[in-house]
Amino acid sequence: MLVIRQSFKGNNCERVCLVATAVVQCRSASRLLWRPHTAKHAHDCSLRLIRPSARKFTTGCRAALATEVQRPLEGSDQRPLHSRPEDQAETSTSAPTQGRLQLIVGPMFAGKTTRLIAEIHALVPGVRFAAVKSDKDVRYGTCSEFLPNTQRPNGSLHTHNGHSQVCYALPTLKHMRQLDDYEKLQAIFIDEGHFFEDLKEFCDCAVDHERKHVFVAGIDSDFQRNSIGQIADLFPRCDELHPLS
Ligand SMILES: Nc1ncnc2c1ncn2[C@@H]1O[C@H](COP(=O)(O)OP(=O)(O)O)[C@@H](O)[C@H]1O
Ligand SMILES: Cc1cn([C@H]2C[C@H](O)[C@@H](COP(=O)(O)O)O2)c(=O)[nH]c1=O
Repeated sequence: MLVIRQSFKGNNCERVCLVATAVVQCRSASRLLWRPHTAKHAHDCSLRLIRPSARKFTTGCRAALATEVQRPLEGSDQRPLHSRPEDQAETSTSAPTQGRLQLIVGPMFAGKTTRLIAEIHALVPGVRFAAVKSDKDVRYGTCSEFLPNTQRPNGSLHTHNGHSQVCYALPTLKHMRQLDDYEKLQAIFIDEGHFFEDLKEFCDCAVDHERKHVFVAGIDSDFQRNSIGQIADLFPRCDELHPLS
């Protein structure tokens, strides 16, 4: 087990902002963090990043580290996050006390949409949520235009092995705010996040100001191994990173 702690100075005070716990069998943990699917030994490792951000710094860092040290780390933990006792407090039907950003990244066919749908199924009953994907992704049929007057979901998340979940298919994430019950939403599940030009701005607002629990799934690089969309901008912002390969 490798525990990495990094501290750096914020504007006013020093914060320990990054705690990464990793089971690694290769030399470069940072390489694995950002490009798990291109790492030579990606299949031999599981890695979980916890970033207790400024939002919950005081207790978050110590609690996260304690939780992580107690958590069995062997293999890759594919349990949906909501089924983990330590995350239950975040998913009660009452309004969450703080926002949370969880990022699921990996190449195509890695299981990102499958994981996103599993997280939705694992929600505590009664939690108000919405799923959204980019309307640019028309591989499994075209989506009809979202009509704010009907408020009906106009698309679906599709996995490559045939599972689906009703969702909104939108050109930008700010369209989410046209939903009548947007303010009441506690959790938002975003698929194909790399296609949204307002991904970073939306997540900052939804998590930090509106205290929502946001999941984002997307590819972190294009076929030429260049960064794509704003997924990479979410790495330093996310509370949990789930790299798939
Ligand atoms: N070439 C393929 N054709 C069809 N299904 C595939 C293929 N490769 C993987 N799968 C299946 O698709 C699942 C992953 O699909 P999905 O969750 O949609 O991945 P992602 O969202 O990362 O592209 C895998 O668990 C596997 O069962
Ligand atoms: C690698 C790569 C992918 N895309 C597009 C193709 C698909 O619409 C999505 C990936 O979807 P998946 O759920 O991960 O299968 O991204 C692209 O536009 N450019 C690329 O280089």
